[in-house]
Amino acid sequence: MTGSEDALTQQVRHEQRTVDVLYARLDALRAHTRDRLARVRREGPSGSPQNRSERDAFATLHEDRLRQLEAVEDRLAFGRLDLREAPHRYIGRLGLTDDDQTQLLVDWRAPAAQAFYRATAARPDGVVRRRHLVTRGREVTGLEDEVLDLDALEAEGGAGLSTLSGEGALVAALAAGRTGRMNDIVATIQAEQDAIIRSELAGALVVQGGPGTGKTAVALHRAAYLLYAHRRTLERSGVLLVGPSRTFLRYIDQVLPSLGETGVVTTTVAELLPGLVATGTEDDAVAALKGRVVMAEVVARAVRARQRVPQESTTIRVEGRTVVVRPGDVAAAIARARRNHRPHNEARVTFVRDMLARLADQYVAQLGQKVDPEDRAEVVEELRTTREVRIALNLAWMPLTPQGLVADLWSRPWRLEQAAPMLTARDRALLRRDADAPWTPADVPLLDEAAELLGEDDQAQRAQARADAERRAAEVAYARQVLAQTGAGGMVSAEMLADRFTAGGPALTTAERAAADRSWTYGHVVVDEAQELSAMAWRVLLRRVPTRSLTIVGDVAQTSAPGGARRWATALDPVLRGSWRLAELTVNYRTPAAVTEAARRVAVAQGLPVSPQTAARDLPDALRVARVPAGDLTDRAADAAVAGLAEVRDAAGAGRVAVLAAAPAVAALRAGVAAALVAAGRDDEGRRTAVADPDAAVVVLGAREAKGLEFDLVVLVEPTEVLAEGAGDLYVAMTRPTRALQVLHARGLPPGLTDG
Ligand SMILES: Nc1ncnc2c1ncn2[C@@H]1O[C@H](COP(=O)(O)OP(=O)(O)OP(=O)(O)O)[C@@H](O)[C@H]1O
Repeated sequence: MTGSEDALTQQVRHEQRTVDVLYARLDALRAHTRDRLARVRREGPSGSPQNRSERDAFATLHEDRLRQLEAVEDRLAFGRLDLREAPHRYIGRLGLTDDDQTQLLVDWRAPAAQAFYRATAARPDGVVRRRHLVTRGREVTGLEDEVLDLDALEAEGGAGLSTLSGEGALVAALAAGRTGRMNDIVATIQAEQDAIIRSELAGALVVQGGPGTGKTAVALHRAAYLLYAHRRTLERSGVLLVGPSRTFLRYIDQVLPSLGETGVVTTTVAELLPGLVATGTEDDAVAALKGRVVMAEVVARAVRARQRVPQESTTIRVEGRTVVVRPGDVAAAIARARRNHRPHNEARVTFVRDMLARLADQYVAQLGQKVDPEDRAEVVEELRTTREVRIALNLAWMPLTPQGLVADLWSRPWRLEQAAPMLTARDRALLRRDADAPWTPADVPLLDEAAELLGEDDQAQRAQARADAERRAAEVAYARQVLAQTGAGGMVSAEMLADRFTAGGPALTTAERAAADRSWTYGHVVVDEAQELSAMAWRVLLRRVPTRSLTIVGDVAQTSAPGGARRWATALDPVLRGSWRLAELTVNYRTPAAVTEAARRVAVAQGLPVSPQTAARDLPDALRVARVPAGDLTDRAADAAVAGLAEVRDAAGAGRVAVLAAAPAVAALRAGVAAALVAAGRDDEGRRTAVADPDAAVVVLGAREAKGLEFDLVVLVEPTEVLAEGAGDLYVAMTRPTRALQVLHARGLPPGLTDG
């Protein structure tokens, strides 16, 4: 063993002792929390309902804490900062102190950890050395040091110089095989990423960056950071994260829990309306049309069209008397009901009350005598329940559901013509569809717009809301008492505890309640792949965040959605009135240099607004392009997938391959690849590929479906066909691999790519 190895071993042993202490502390905290939870649960189901809900509320608090403590097991501590003028600190996934409140571990999000991500040799910021701890389970297996202030270190006697590493933990993280689930990057966040993650909460921050620059990673870490740094503001309002698809949300769903955060609602625009599933599909042209901002006006006009003055009077017999629904009365009642700008269904209550009063006047006048208020109320009730009156009033002001309104627009051409004279006849014909056709993702923003303009449909719900508000005030008062008695104040506010007491289940977290409530407004909204959002989708999202506190990440060169954006200003200026700030990410951590460069050439040739970027690494043989006979394309792709899997699969089962192609080619390719896997003795893998299991080692996808995902090796089949679906789609497909891109084509190649 050489002298330098000795020094390294010593240092590793030293760090192991520290890491042992940290895990011991973590174990002790877990045991303590489990104990408290068990004690709360042991109290059993007896006691008053209030006692029970109090117990449930505390149980939930302990469960949350335990979940958080369990989540940080892997790489609990990953860094150490040696400082010029302060004792060194360990940086980890959460903060730990010992019984004397001495800090053992600093949460990565705390201000004291910032230098770990930001300090450079040029601006060391008081940091002498930054050390990455490499761990496997609870064992320290290596160290990576960066010396930022050589003078200071030498003055200390040069301890640890032998462990200097230029490569760092980053390269190891980037080289690791992919598993189908995204990992957190908390140990290796780079300075330009850190600046975005810790950017202030207020306002709209747009993060533009090419593929693989860590936009998704940064968005997720920012959500975790904001929840930590602004817990009081965000815990009760919640954070919403919007992604492009369920597959994508599945890909990222472990990152926030691994950072100890479970309180973020994740969704797609298509799922934003609670209880509605938008499973329908439609042509790009139709989706693009539905995404145009003019549709907001169409919906508004459709609503107003249901507030209609009849051309003629209607005469109705009620209990031997005659009342007349007159156009003049209806016009006056409509004008009055509109005056306070309430949503349609709520304003309808005013309209109906007004009309019934007018009809009651007519009725009473025919009685020839004065009536007392009680009798008059009976007359009003009689009128209200008379079928003909109901019909006449409904014709003038119809109670509506969002679904009813929008379905009518699509399925009844005359209704659309009435609401959308500003659209061409051709556009209106495009929108035509059967009343019972399934909802599509592009319908959702229109339904939300309609819901907003219509409001709730019945009075009972408002009465319920009033009762809820009163009950809640009582609960908050009670929760305050509980907190005062139990001294748990530092952990939780009275409002939070009251939320936990509230009926509907003590286990209902802010995130769960927010997800179930269309009108919930969040404290912060994070949008990933934001370039895909249509103008109508932006309106929906901004309604969810009246404070305009947003993180918007995406790449306008990767846009494939028909209503998506090619310029941020075009998408955002109309909705944010120019009030947004831009940050850019410039280093590609995913694709090797040769692939990055080829993708850039192809994108530039198509005129896409490509962001400048540098690849963090290069790998040999990363780009492989081969022409094959048309009849052999499927077989060759299948062979390439099987060989690719053998190339990238590691002993731990990591390493994944994707075959990407134009959508119509996917089914045949999937069958071919699955059969080839079985023929190669990989039966299980073949079966999983065949059923399109998203966790399969080999997946076959349309280019668009691969948005936001990554794989070790990508087999791209017939790129000109993908290009025909959209230049952004081809750019996405080419930039998915972490190790190698294999292009197979029978037709020509898109400009920017050459054989060889
Ligand atoms: N600082 C980092 N340390 C380690 N890995 C990183 C870092 N930054 C990014 N990565 C890794 O690079 C890959 C690409 O990151 P990510 O998916 O967030 O990029 P993106 O910009 O969202 O890409 P795309 O636009 O193609 O969807 C991921 O595997 C991510 O974990």
